[in-house]
Amino acid sequence: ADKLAHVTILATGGTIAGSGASSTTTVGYTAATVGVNQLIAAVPELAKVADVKGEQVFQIASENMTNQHWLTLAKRVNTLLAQADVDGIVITHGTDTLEETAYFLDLTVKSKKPVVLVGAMRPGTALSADGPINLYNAVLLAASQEAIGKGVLVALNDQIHAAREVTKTNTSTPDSFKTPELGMLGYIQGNKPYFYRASTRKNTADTEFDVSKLDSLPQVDIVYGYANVNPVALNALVAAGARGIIHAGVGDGSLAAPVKTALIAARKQGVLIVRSSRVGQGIIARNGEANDDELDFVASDTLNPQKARILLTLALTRTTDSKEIQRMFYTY
Ligand SMILES: NC(=O)CC[C@H](N)C(=O)O
Repeated sequence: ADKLAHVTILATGGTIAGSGASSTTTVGYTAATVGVNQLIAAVPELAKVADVKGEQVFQIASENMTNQHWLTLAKRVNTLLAQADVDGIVITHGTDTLEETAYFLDLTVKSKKPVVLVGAMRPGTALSADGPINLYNAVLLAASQEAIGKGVLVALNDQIHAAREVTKTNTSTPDSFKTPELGMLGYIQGNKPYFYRASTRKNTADTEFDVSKLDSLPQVDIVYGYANVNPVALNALVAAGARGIIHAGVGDGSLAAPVKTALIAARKQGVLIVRSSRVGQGIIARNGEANDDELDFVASDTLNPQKARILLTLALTRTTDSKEIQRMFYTY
């Protein structure tokens, strides 16, 4: 038989490591209670597809994920993937910010080896818990030749998604993770990954971002658009020292007049402004709903606000030139 691939599972918490009061508890359980060795022990089938090692990196619910956690995680992933005896990595993660961590790693991991993020929508104690099969599929994917060079992947519910494009679409059902507009990459079925497409955007070893020497990241925040909006939150974030603002605008990233005035003032103070949308699908066109050339704003292309926040954060570690940053939004 072929030698098994070496896969390290980095556990960070979430529902996949959660437990509830009874087998029918699917909401109101406690996330991040079960350790990595117990997660691995619960799926003896893992030993058939990879030589698995576990590491407990954090034990948190993913709503508590921070830039600091991301720096720690990215550095650990890069250290492990530089080792000849690590072929791939699986990261178990809460689902609430899983797409954000995936995209952060997609931009900062310096390796073509597979990195797969996985979570669960039901705690391990629930009837039809989805964690064990999701973990099995993720390890199988991370151990596969097919996953090499595909960028950071997200695997839940027998499906494979690209980090840049996947999003959580449902608060509680196991089919929550989707890539609605650009399409998922493939399936895992019958102990095999099947890929049908790949993201065309640069990732991992092909990006210009390097966090290896960074101990902190620039502050970037999001302001939400809605009818009757006022600029109070935006102004408070700028006053608190935000170096970048993502505007999660209504529709095609349009700007309500009082917010537009405040964004222009923030830009004049040096704050980078990215126009994104709360809609969740479609392109935010440069010079569409606002004249970005004139205002010196950046358009988010198809990135949702939480992913635009990650790209702007990393962009600000390289440059404050808005044209350079716009180029990055069309590259990654
Ligand atoms: N399904 C989940 O993983 C959600 C649990 C928790 N809120 C988290 O994101 O970690």
